[in-house]
Amino acid sequence: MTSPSEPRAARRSSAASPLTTPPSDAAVPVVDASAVRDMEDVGEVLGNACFGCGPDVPHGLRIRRTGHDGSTAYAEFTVQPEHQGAPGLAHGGILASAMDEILGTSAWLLGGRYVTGRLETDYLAPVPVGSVVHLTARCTGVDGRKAYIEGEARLGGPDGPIAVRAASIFIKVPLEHFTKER
Ligand SMILES: CCCCCCCCCCCC(=O)SCCNC(=O)CCNC(=O)[C@H](O)C(C)(C)COP(=O)(O)OP(=O)(O)OC[C@H]1O[C@@H](n2cnc3c(N)ncnc32)[C@H](O)[C@@H]1OP(=O)(O)O
Repeated sequence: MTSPSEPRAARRSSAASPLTTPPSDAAVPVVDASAVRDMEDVGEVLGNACFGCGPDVPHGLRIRRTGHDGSTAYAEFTVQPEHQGAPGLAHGGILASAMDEILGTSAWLLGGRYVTGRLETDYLAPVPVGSVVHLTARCTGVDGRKAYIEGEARLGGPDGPIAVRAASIFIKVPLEHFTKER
């Protein structure tokens, strides 16, 4: 139940704009059973340097993937002092990075390799340094190479209040997207 005193974004049922809403004829997402193994294999190719999930990246988010169910991916991280924007609060760009990571994880569960094409965020509540942020994302439709993914970040637990909501389009790319010389 929402109230008029809540932020306008909180009264919307989804973060998706017309640009991140799948077309009515979008395919229902099908999860590839080998996707998790593929993520591990590709992770070995790409290395451990990811700002979002690399466990040893200095000042990285060190997001820990905690599970998946269909195209829904779960993860969490702890906001560090290095992630601060306004005093004592997480920087909005850091939170967008965290959403990018969980949305991308959901996309990769579809069995391809995906990159962010479009990312929209609604910030609903400040996130204090020291918070454990619980991330969830799921695919709402697939249209050719485009996967529409939505997610949220919650505080205090997997069912806690939503601090950030995001909607996105991820684009399927070949492995060479990551490995070719530039
Ligand atoms: C280790 C395990 C880890 C597993 C977990 C991984 C988590 C990773 C999380 C981090 C993810 C990232 O940050 S990735 C890094 C940030 N993103 C990037 O660097 C992407 C940079 N952009 C690009 O490289 C390119 O623009 C691409 C690949 C996105 C698209 O180029 P392309 O391949 O030439 O394809 P193109 O024909 O342009 O587009 C294909 C279709 O997508 C649509 N499309 C393209 N861009 C957009 C867009 N911004 N918004 C909407 N739609 C778009 C087009 O309209 C078209 O639709 P239609 O005509 O077919 O209908």
